[in-house]
Amino acid sequence: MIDYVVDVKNLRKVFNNYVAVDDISLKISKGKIFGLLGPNGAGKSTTIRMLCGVLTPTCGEGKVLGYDLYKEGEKIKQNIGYMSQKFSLYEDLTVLENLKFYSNIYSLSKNTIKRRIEELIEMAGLKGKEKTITKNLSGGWKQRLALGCALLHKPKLLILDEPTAGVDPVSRRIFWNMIYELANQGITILVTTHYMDEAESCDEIAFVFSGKILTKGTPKELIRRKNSRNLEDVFISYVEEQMGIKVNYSFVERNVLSNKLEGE
Ligand SMILES: Nc1ncnc2c1ncn2[C@@H]1O[C@H](COP(=O)(O)OP(=O)(O)OP(=O)(O)O)[C@@H](O)[C@H]1O
Repeated sequence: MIDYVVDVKNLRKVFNNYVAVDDISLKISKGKIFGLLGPNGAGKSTTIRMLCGVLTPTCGEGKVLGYDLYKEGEKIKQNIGYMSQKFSLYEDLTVLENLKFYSNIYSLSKNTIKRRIEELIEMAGLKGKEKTITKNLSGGWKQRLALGCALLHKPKLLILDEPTAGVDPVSRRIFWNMIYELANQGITILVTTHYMDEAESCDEIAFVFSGKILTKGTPKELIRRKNSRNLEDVFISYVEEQMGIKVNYSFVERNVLSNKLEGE
């Protein structure tokens, strides 16, 4: 039995001379929804790529699902579910064909494939849409299909990189209800987001800025600690305090903070 599903310490990633991720440590327990929150370029995707076993850290150490980041990247890849903001679906295939295609990647038995596809079509509310060509689905349906594809092999850890970017508010709500249900079943979820309301829905969050984790905690704890009205104010307060810069307007959901700061 592993203590933490994600347990990494002092992860750093340097591209040429550019430090994209600087000294990130994370511990995530089973069945928790953990959010990485930060503006564009903060280092969220780079962190996630290291945790998925696809990018070797420059230094640091750690395990995901008990597998070593350096030596067992393949094992990590096989055992996690991953969904990116770009939904890697085949647009010209039908809903069912996409699910079949991804099942084959995980080398599941014929019977398991049949059962899992039925379960996931049900879960994603895609019943009746099996023969629809994927490009004809709306963003919300594509998102739910992509989630279904990421869950075919019953991963214990689901990693979602900005899964709701560009999806309408109703679909976002439906999607988050599915996330809660998966967490209730014991699946651990790591999600990156720009949206404060989504961050508030997480059990724990880490604020990421300029490659660093500024702070971590439950949304309630963080708001209490800074005696703030909301998470956005807490985030801004940490950026100002730790980075020594003045932030005097809202950035979230418009992704302007990083651009503005670069221009200052
Ligand atoms: N392969 C790479 N080579 C060089 N620089 C990179 C590479 N990948 C990422 N970076 C840089 O590292 C920084 C962090 O990028 P990353 O994609 O992790 O940020 P992010 O928080 O996920 O932002 P976004 O929300 O835009 O995806 C950025 O400045 C980016 O340009």
